[in-house]
Amino acid sequence: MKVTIVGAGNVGATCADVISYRGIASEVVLLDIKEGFAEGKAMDIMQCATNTGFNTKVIGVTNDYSKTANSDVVVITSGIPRKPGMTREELIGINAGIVKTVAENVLAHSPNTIVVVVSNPMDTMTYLALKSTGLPKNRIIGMGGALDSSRFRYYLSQALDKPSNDVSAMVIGGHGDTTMIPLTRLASYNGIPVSEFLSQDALDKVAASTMVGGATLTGLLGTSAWYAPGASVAYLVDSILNDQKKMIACSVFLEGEYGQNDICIGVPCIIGKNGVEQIVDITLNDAEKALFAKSADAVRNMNADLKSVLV
Ligand SMILES: NC(=O)C1=CN([C@@H]2O[C@H](COP(=O)(O)OP(=O)(O)OC[C@H]3O[C@@H](n4cnc5c(N)ncnc54)[C@H](O)[C@@H]3O)[C@@H](O)[C@H]2O)C=CC1
Ligand SMILES: O=C([O-])CC(=O)C(=O)O
Repeated sequence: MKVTIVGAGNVGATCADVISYRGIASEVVLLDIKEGFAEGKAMDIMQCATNTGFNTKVIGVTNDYSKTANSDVVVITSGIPRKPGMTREELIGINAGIVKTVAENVLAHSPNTIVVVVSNPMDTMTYLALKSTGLPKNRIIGMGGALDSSRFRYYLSQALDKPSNDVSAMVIGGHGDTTMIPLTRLASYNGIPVSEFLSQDALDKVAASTMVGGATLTGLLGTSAWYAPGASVAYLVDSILNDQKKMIACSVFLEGEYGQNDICIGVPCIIGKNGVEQIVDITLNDAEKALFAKSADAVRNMNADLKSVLV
């Protein structure tokens, strides 16, 4: 199975590293616009093979899309990341043009591929990729919810002082500092509601930390995070390539689900070899419904800024 990752920067290269280390794909092509950069990242990753014991072939190319031909999955991480103090939404001006061009280039060489969009503002970039390419909605998946959910599980595990893998929890809604919806009511510690162990005040703090999880790391690192983002993309790609049918919160095109239309936003999805195989339309309570509607309004406002790119 072949995966192309466009953008060999922090997130793209980490994703290639995790995919190869875990043997998720047989071939990974890293593509970047910066001369020699993807080649260097690929060579560095390949030089791990004997010590970590993987057989995936990783190659790097400078803007040569012919090498990406017939990819089963293409991941788009090209574009600029935010700096401390910025929101993801502020990246739209530069990233929209990059994502649109990249999506067109990859599809010219891999017309049957499934596209995973990572560049921010991710929900709007996913919508842009869908509208500009006309791909069926099951083949365009925005990655954000997998990451936000893993951060939610991390913060819950910290509050519980128990391992993250014993915690089950999901974040839906937009992938933005104010649009994420950590579903605290449904979070559990080994099947037991977390409210059995944590006060409402503690749960509110966990939700608030989750929502600004990316901003917190950006403040600490000077640029946005890459280890958990790269691993989250690899987790999603694994479910596609190996037809695992995992339920993962992804930004997908809604046609009536959650009361929304003509928008890409995070909802639980079954992810398998056909990409988005099912949107899981769970019953939210009134407060969660109101949060989802508000989140969708904010994402839709952002999408309105695409008018000049989508002509
Ligand atoms: N959806 C999510 O959960 C997450 C999204 N992100 C987003 O992912 C994007 C990438 O982040 P990083 O890897 O940290 O940035 P980075 O700056 O380390 O890497 C971006 C790479 O894209 C390349 N690039 C730019 N234009 C290109 C083009 N036209 N074709 C090919 N390559 C091109 C650059 O040369 C650079 O190497 C950012 O927009 C960031 O906000 C980051 C983390 C999580
Ligand atoms: O925070 C950012 O800008 C990058 C991102 O989307 C994340 O790490 O969640």
